[in-house]
Order: sequence, then C-alpha cells, then structure tokens
Amino acid sequence: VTLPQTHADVYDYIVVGGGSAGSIVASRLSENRSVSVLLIEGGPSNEGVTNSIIPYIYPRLYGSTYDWNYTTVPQSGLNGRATPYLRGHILGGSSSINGMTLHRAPAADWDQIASFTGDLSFSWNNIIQYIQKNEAFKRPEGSRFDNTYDPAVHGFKGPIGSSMVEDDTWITEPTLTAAEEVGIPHSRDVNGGQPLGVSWQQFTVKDGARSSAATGYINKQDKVRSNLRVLLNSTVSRVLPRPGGNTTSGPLHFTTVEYTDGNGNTQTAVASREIIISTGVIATPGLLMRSGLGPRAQLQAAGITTLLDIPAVGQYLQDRCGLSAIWSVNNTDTDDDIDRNSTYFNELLQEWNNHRTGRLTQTGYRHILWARVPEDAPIFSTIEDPSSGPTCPHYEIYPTNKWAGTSPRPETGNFVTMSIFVSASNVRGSVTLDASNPMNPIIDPKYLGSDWDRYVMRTAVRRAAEYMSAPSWRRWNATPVFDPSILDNDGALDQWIQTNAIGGVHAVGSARMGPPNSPPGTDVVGPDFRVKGIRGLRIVDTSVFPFVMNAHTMGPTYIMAEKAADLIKRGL
Ligand SMILES: Cc1cc2nc3c(=O)[nH]c(=O)nc-3n(C[C@H](O)[C@H](O)[C@H](O)COP(=O)(O)OP(=O)(O)OC[C@H]3O[C@@H](n4cnc5c(N)ncnc54)[C@H](O)[C@@H]3O)c2cc1C
Repeated sequence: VTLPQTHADVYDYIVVGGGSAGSIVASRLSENRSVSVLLIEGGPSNEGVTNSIIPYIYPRLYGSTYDWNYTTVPQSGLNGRATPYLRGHILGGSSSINGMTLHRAPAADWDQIASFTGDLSFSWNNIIQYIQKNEAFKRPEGSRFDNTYDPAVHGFKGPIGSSMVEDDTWITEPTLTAAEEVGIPHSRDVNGGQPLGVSWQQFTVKDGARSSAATGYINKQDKVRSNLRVLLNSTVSRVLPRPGGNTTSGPLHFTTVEYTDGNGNTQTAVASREIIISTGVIATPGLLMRSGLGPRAQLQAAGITTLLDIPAVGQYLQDRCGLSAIWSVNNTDTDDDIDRNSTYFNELLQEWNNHRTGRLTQTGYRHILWARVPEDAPIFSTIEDPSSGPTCPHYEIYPTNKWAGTSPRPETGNFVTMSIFVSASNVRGSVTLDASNPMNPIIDPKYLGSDWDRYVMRTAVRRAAEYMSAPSWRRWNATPVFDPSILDNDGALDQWIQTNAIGGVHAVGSARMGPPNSPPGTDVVGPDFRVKGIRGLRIVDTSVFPFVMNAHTMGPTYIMAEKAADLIKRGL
C-alpha cells in the first residue's frame, strides 16, 4: 500500500505512543505490507542521541528533553517528599532511556495473570514463544559461564539484542562468594522463571550499545516499509468516536486520533480498523480520561463529557519502591573515577568510539539477588503474602561497582552501592487528572504506604547489610557510609528508609486487564487488550498488567506487546 499523503487520511491501524510496546506493535503490524500503520510519538527520534546509545552514560538523559519530567505528589511514605517519575519522551520511549536491565518476571507472576484473567495464554509456558520472538541473546564466551544461563528460555534471532557483562572485574568474586557465605543460592538464569537467588544479570546491550524498541523494531523498518509512517514530536490529546456517531447501534466506535504536530497545529488521523494506545502507565489513563473514558466524577470535575464511566481508569497503580545503600571499599577498581576524572572518562570514550568495548558498554552492575521474607516471619500472622507464590521474590538487591546514590559522590574513595527494591508490594496508588490542566497527570504511587511494604524494605536493607558483612566483602573492608546502628531499631531504620527511598520506575496497573466478564468498570481491558464497552480501541503497554511484576518492567512489556501484536494480526 501507499500511505496517505495528508494527516487527516485513513490508516488501517494507528498506534499512539512509539515506546517500548508501541514500537513493537507498529513494527509487527506493518510486517503485513497490505496494511497501513501510523505510529505517533510525542518525543523526537532516538537516532544519534549519544546518551541513549552509550550504556554507561544513560543517567544523563534523566531530567532532559528526552524525559517527560513528571513528578509524583508528595509521598507520606517518603517523609512527604515528591519524587521525579521518569518516562522516556523519545522514540522507543522508556526503553530508550532506561537502565537496560532485562527481566521477564517469575513464571508464577505470569501464571497469576493467567488465572486472574481466566486466559491461560498468559501462562509462563505460553509466553516463552514471545520471549523467543523478541530476543537475540548473545551467549557469553568461556567455561565460567557454563551454568549462568539457560538457552531454553532465550531467543537468538529477535530484534532486541541482549548480553551479559563478560569482563573480569574484581566485584564478581565477592558478589557471588558472599552470597554462598550468607546462604543465598545460585540461580542459573535470572530470566528462567525462577529468579530466587543470585544470578548473572542480562542487559539489552548489543555490540556495546543500547538495543531498544526503537533500534530493534523501528529505526530500519521506517525507512524501508512504505506502509509504515512514524510521526515524531506529535502529542496526542484525545481519541474520538466516529464523527456523527455510530452507523449501527451498539457500543461507541473510536476511529479518530487528535494530536498536536511539531508546529503546534491540531491534526487528526483516522483508523479504519483500530487504534492501539501505547502511551505507557502514566500517560495512558490521562489520554483515556481526556477522551471521556474514565471515572465519571473525575471527568466532570475537569469539564469533560463522560462517554463511558470506567472507574478503574487510573486506579490500581502499583510500583516497586527502591533505595540505595552505600558501602566504601578498599578496592580501587570501582567505576567512581569514570564519573569524577574526565581524562579517564575520555580514554574510555575513545575506546568505546573505536571498538565499542570497555567500561562504557556497561551500566556498572552485573549480578542480581532476588529473595523472600522468611516463611516463618511473624508478619505473616497478620498480613497475607501478596506475592504470586513461594517461587516469587519479595525484594531485590543488586550491587553496583560505584557510588550510585542520589547524594553527591565524595571527591575521593571507592564504593559499592546496593540498590534495594521492594518487589511484591501490596499498595495500590493512582494516576488522576489535573482538572486545571488535563495534559498533566497527578501521580500518587503511595510508596511504602503499607506495613507490609515497610516491613519488606527493612528486611531487605538488613539482608543487604548482612550480605555486605560476609567474609568475601570484609576482605575489601566494606564499610557502610550510613550509621549501622539504624539496623538495630525498626523506628530508626524506617526513618532512614523514608529519607533515602526514591520510589521506583516499574509501575503497572493504571488501565488494568481483567477477565472478559468482570463487572463493568472494574478493569479497563480484557485479555484481548480491547477497551471494554467500546469498539475500535486497544491498550498495549505497561498500564494493562493487573499486578506489580517482580521484575524490571521493560521485558514483561516486550512480551505483552509481542503477544498483543500476534493477536491483532490473527484477527482476534
Ligand atoms: C529511567 C528509567 C529506568 C528504567 N530502567 C529499567 C531497566 O533497566 N529495566 C527494565 O526492565 N525496566 C526499566 N524501566 C521501566 C521500563 O523501561 C518501562 O516500564 C517500560 O519501558 C514501559 O513501556 P511502555 O511501552 O509502557 O511505555 P514507554 O516505553 O514509556 O512508552 C510510552 C511512549 O508513549 C509516548 N507518549 C506518551 N504520551 C504521549 C502522547 N500524549 N502522545 C504521543 N506519544 C506519547 C512516550 O513519549 C513514549 O515514547 C525504567 C524506566 C525508566 C523511566
């Protein structure tokens, strides 16, 4: 097909949001050259954006024009602090600005989605095909990697390149040996469905550079497929039902996308088959609400006519709160000097430019520990375990080979940072509309907003401290840079946590998926990703996950997007 020449013309499919999920959906749909696909992205291209390409320097993107620069409302669990809520404003979305950690989530999380939605195609055994479609895993070389990954749970020919850090840096030995010393088992593959234990982390890094939904699914395809148009710098304000109403009776049929183009002009585009919303966990509920789809009272307050009252829109947000705990070490081979010695950084940059090798191909960490609160912990006498089962972690810890906290790095010294995340949270937050400016989301994750989440965080910090006291770390004189006496007292530890936690960036649930026949408005999409109660609209992004995933969320989002694209292509 030849694409229409004017924006108001008709496409078969319009995908709104060229992020992690939207790039996949648009790319997969346009594999069929007889359908036309328009992908509309609010941000600019990822191509040539150095901070997105070189793995080590990705934090330079935070707070830049490539970030939507959202902020949460003040969080009582964080001592009343508001915290930045990062989201990619660039082709590839958050996959173009994130930390490149590749996870799938435990098998039990997927099986839980299958049982909640009543759709067994979400179970772990079935979604492995989408992992294999998505990934091109580079097997690490050398016998020491023999037991560090499971080829059965990887793809080798997909668009997203993935790899492990293969160099021999000092931190590998204490990381793995200290785990043994404190009784943390070895887990063969963090992405094998059973992550509990310590394992080698996998990253979406290919040939030393970031691999993202944009590089893998769009950057080449948009140049060779005449049936795929990618509109950048174009922000969608609303989706609209067919002008003049339905031609037949029945649910409203959404056909039209209204957006502001790069010149500030309002434009529309029409989808003859479907609109797929992929604007992400923060923007998707806002887009639905501006379009008259959401909780009636909220829409009324913002002066928006309700087309369908869907109380679940923006509700059920669930995130994973995190913090950094830092230890000084007497090993000088940490990455601290990369960040404070420009001569050293420039040498590494030259190496990266010449060979795509060296420390800048990494983010600074290489292993990860997933663990549970002990089964006999007293908390279980009052609180039900919210995790998806005994093979599902409650928290995560990963050591980074440098000072990676939010407070300024000291001028001298060497450090190891433990990044600690509560995983199986039982808190639900929300994304609501700012009545005075409906383009502005009000984000309230309610970080550390339950006894359980606070308990898990205390447990995780204490476990990290125990781990850092193991002989293999003591050998490097690992010494906390915080006052260790807080570990002995719940109140003091809570206070320290609430002062230091920074929230997470792995939220889900703001347009959650539910079973086909749930009561109207209790969830937003069915297992077919269609918005319930209307026609012509699906949602495919992180907002549809009904429960927090015990994982960093890019990989699970890739799986969902591959699955949704498959469904749409098969006419389901
Ligand atoms: C800083 C950061 C670090 C992270 N680190 C990791 C990590 O290391 N590993 C991991 O697994 N996960 C990580 N995550 C989380 C993960 O990246 C996200 O959960 C996931 O990528 C979200 O995918 P998505 O498709 O739902 O949304 P996104 O990828 O955010 O895509 C949404 C897209 O929609 C566009 N958009 C939004 N509103 C509009 C509009 N109105 N009109 C047009 N376009 C619009 C956005 O610009 C964006 O391109 C991180 C996230 C961030 C922000």
